[in-house]
Amino acid sequence: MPTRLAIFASGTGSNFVAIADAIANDQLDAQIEVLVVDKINAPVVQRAAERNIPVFHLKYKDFATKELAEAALVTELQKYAVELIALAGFMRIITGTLLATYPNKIINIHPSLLPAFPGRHGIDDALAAQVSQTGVTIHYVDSGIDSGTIIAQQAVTIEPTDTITTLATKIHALEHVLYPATLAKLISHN
Ligand SMILES: Nc1nc2c(c(=O)[nH]1)N[C@@H](CN(C=O)c1ccc(C(=O)N[C@@H](CCC(=O)O)C(=O)O)cc1)CN2
Ligand SMILES: NCC(=O)N[C@@H]1O[C@H](COP(=O)([O-])[O-])[C@@H](O)[C@H]1O
Repeated sequence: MPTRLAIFASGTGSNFVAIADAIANDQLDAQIEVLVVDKINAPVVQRAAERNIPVFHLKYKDFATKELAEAALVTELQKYAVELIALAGFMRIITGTLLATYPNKIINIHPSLLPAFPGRHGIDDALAAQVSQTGVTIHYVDSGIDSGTIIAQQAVTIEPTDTITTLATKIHALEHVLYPATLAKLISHN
């Protein structure tokens, strides 16, 4: 049976599309049961609509705390019997409520070679630091920020001529290969 996947996103959705395409091409034995977003106007919502994938808008401002918001989210995820959660540009900190419900079942993709350049601006920070290489990390999500056990990493070279645009293009191209491939390995091992 395909693994029942939830994708969490806040933005463009190119990693969501890469995962959906890998599933459609029989490269990933999973099914995206639901897309969770914190912004209903995020472009990723349209990517899901084009694929008839249900969208759940987690309205954090409707809840007194993140934990209460996540408790409502757990109820929704359980309706879909979600088995694995993949964060794909989800710009909210996950709290203990979700971590306790899905232990070692929440993974994240980050656009740097962690532990270097954690946080929300990994690509910009690597370019500004004038390092010779950066890359992509896929890791388990824990209570820290970008501190969870690393599952996969791959480097890209930063050329002297690179701009934020050219570097981001290289990073995203790598993400779109590494995330589906890493998910496929995780799923095949479980
Ligand atoms: N518990 C964890 N949650 C998340 C992780 C993680 O490793 N552990 N990875 C992040 C992704 N991320 C960057 O790496 C990140 C995302 C968001 C924030 C942040 O400060 N978010 C604010 C709200 C921002 C907003 O309102 O738009 C917040 O949640 O208070 C930091 C790092 C995903 N979550
Ligand atoms: N801190 C986490 C972080 O920066 N994640 C990054 O957000 C982007 C989402 O792009 P997408 O919406 O096109 O998939 C990706 O580059 C991902 O690595």
